[in-house]
Amino acid sequence: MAAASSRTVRGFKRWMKSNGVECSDAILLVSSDDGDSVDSSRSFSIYVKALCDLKEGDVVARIPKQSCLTVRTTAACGLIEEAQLVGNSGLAVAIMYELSLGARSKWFPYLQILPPFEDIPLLWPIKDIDYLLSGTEIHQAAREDKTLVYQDWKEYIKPLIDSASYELNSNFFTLEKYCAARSLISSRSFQIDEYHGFGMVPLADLFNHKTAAENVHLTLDSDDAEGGMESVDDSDSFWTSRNESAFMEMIVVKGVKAGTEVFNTYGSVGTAALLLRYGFSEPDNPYDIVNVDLNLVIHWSSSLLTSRQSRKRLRLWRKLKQHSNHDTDYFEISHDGEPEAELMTLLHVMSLPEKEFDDLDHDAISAAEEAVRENLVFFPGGGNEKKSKTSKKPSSSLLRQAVGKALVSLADAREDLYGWGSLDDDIRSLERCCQVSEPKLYYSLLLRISERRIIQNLRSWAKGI
Ligand SMILES: C[S@@+](CC[C@H](N)C(=O)[O-])C[C@H]1O[C@@H](n2cnc3c(N)ncnc32)[C@H](O)[C@@H]1O
Repeated sequence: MAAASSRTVRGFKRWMKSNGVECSDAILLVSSDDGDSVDSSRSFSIYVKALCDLKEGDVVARIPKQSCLTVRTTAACGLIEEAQLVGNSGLAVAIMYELSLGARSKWFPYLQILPPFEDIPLLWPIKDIDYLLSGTEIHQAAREDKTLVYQDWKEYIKPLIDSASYELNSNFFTLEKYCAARSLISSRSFQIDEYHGFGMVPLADLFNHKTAAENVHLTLDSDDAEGGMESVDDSDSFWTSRNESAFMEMIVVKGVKAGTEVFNTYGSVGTAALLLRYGFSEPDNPYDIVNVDLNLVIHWSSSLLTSRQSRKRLRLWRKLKQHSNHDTDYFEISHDGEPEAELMTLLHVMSLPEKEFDDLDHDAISAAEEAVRENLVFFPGGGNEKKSKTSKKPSSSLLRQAVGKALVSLADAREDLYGWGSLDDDIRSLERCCQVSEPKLYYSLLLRISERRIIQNLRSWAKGI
């Protein structure tokens, strides 16, 4: 049914014209149709292609803010204000309300090119979250999102449908529809300005993402911003400050060859955040990291120390922490496996023989910490062992070995959280997995593989100490 998607895109283009959305002739909206459906569950996806070479500075779209679906522009604006809905729940009501209006909505042709939902983890059954995301950086966040969104619906949306005064069609405001609206907000909304907040920006939301290699950015139209909006004769001009533009623009920031896809960026985000917010992920993402929870370190320390000793050392480390800007109870492992300096300090404190720990005073530890930060003591790559005043004990090879072993144990413990299969199993499963028919498994495997490779890098890093 390729015709269904073409008709929908044609309808959207007509809508853009009549709503002042300018789309350059140099780009084409391409719909990739899977050909099965003519109903409202959109069976195609859209991407943007360059029809001719695009060069830096070219403007490919100009979008009036009034054409964006926001809590200010929706027909449900009064209701949202009266119910004092803000943020996600306000915008979700705007979307659900416009959907409930059907063809009477100002955004009807726009809403028709949107998918009914984006399959982000928020929409996955808990058993899929627990299985596919187990051990990953977003396992807990996905579980929490589900709980929070349900609470939001009960607290803010259910009272609206229960109240006779709003006369809402309750079928469009169910928990399922609310989650669907939230998934669209998560995957497609943009921050517009202070007045509109964030909202749905037609056309801008048809560009796919490419990590650190985007071609376009969405910006405010700076000329208009300087010119001000005061001459616009509509009620909204009251709300639009002199310095706020009435338009947004898609501007080319990196040239595109004719015939290739034009990408936006959804930010400098790693695989975990891409999957959580947008429902997809990409291989080899340089922004990926893994965190090691403090609880894992405490658990590991119980194999070396009594719980009293462990608490004492933790107390000292916490005191040291007050002087650093590390204020979380987890430690980042970078893409190449390098652990955060704070973790090295903690492992150092935990690994010291009891007598040496007792001998140590604050200054000595602080200096040792500084040495760790400056790659003087523990970091691999010989020749960097300047004899600092505190490095004598910490740099002893026994202590190095102990810290290295601790890192490997932590890597093993972190790895265990993934539950099923080895890294090699995951790689083989990914090779067999179909991105189109099994997207949840496919993108979860990409995430697991990326994180487990970082843990592998941590092991190599530890061995180099
Ligand atoms: C803002 S929309 C982009 C337009 C979208 N392709 C459409 O059909 O409407 C964001 C969604 O597009 C998809 N997407 C964007 N970039 C992608 C990529 N690099 N790989 C796979 N899917 C992507 C994801 O489903 C994401 O939630």
